[in-house]
Amino acid sequence: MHHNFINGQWTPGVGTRPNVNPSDTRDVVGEFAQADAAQTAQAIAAARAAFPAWATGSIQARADALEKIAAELLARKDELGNLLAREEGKTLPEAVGEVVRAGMIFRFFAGEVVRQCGEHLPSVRPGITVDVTREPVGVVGIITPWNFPIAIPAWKIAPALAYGNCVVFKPAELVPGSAWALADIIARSGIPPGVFNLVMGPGRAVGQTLLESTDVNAISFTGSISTGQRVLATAGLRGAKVQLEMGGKNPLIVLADADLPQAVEVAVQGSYFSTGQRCTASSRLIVERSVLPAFVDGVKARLASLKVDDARAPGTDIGPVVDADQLAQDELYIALGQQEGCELAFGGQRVERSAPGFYLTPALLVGARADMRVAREEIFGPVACVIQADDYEHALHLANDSPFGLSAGICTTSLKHATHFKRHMQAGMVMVNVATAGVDYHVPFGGRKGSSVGPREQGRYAAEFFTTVKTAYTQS
Ligand SMILES: NC(=O)C1=CN([C@@H]2O[C@H](COP(=O)(O)OP(=O)(O)OC[C@H]3O[C@@H](n4cnc5c(N)ncnc54)[C@H](O)[C@@H]3O)[C@@H](O)[C@H]2O)C=CC1
Ligand SMILES: O=Cc1ccc(S(=O)(=O)O)cc1
Repeated sequence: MHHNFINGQWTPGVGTRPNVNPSDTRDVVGEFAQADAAQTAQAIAAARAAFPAWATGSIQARADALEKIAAELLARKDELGNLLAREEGKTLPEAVGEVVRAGMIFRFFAGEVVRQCGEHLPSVRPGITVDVTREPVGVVGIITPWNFPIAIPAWKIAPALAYGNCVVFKPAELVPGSAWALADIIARSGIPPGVFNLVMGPGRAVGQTLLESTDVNAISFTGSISTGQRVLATAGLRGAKVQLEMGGKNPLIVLADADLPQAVEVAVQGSYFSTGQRCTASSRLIVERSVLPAFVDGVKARLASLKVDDARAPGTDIGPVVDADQLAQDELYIALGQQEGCELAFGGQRVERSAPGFYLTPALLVGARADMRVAREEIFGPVACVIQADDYEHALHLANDSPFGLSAGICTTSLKHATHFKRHMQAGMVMVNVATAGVDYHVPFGGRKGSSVGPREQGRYAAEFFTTVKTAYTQS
């Protein structure tokens, strides 16, 4: 049994929930505690009580704790990667890579603890000086999705702790294993009781309590648009600081002058790897008319070479979809695309493997138009649609015609078009001849329009969310 971690104690929940392997639904990864609102309130109270000492305590102790967490994550990357692949369904190399990413994030923020700085300025008034410093926000509620079970928690928890905040962490119900393993490592890192708390359980009980509690000063959330809007309406309305990362409908433009084999690889990597379950996945392939047939043939040939199988089997390129609900959503959109007039040029079929799992072949919808639902709504599976463009200007217009603005890419050999695209694409992250998914851990991450609310995550920019600025005037 895997308990919650509250005020330094492993604490049984009010119920339990099994964690099921999507590659083999007969395999139960473990039983995990489920908290209710009252237990969540205990965790919030513990974080509140721990905050004053942690916020003002030794920064060397903080840096040491984060470095210890980083070192253990990196040392156990294969074991933890195996757990992650087993519970979420991304392939073993992808899962090990995600654990390494989590370790590097903790290492980065261990360094940031001792690199914090402020400003000392002259005042416009004689005899007065001004200091601008950053202080922690307080108690931070961290609510995470299932698609990056350890990296997303790491990139919220590490900066929260580094800048002196206390944390109540509520992971997604589908992937408690990686969250619990991370909590276990944090619990043994030397941080005081109450500074970090793990509360597993349903969004409507645990998550909602975090949103409503006036003892929670900030909420960092990644997940669906509907839940993100609820976070904003509830926590935002009561004045909590809110940071939301909510998906995308990321375009990849392929121009006639692109290196076509490279463009095919960039599209397939961005659209289908990690089973397409990435908020940065390329789900709109916007292709200039003259190269569209060759590009589609190239993508189909590459997809035909991919092995869809158990996430942990050697040679698997694409693991299963995360669960039955997500599989149903993917299939619904594939059928909808066909009803809207697209041709299903490849895949989109359930497949049987040696074990019962949620296996779907990567789907390519050709002949999409910008106004179709498959071209506007996030599907969150191994499904991409191809939209024809007349030229670069038309392609850019189509790419920007979206309620989202997270990541966007272009494949071109034209410096002129690449430069124009980087400036005029309305997205938080823009890529030239690089997949829309697959980002560094030390630079800002986030989007525009409906994709994101609040300051960027990651790198030094994380300080914007996890600290608050103070201006001090001193008469000498
Ligand atoms: N942008 C992204 O990275 C992600 C987007 N999604 C999208 O969301 C869809 C649904 O996936 P879900 O896992 O159901 O997403 P979700 O938004 O319901 O879940 C994300 C997190 O929010 C929590 N939550 C749910 N209801 C809550 C509430 N009332 N108050 C506070 N927290 C709450 C969940 O327990 C989970 O920890 C997917 O099909 C996909 O389209 C899902 C995962 C990640
Ligand atoms: O939110 C976490 C996250 C999102 C995207 C990626 S990547 O684009 O696949 O690198 C990694 C982590």
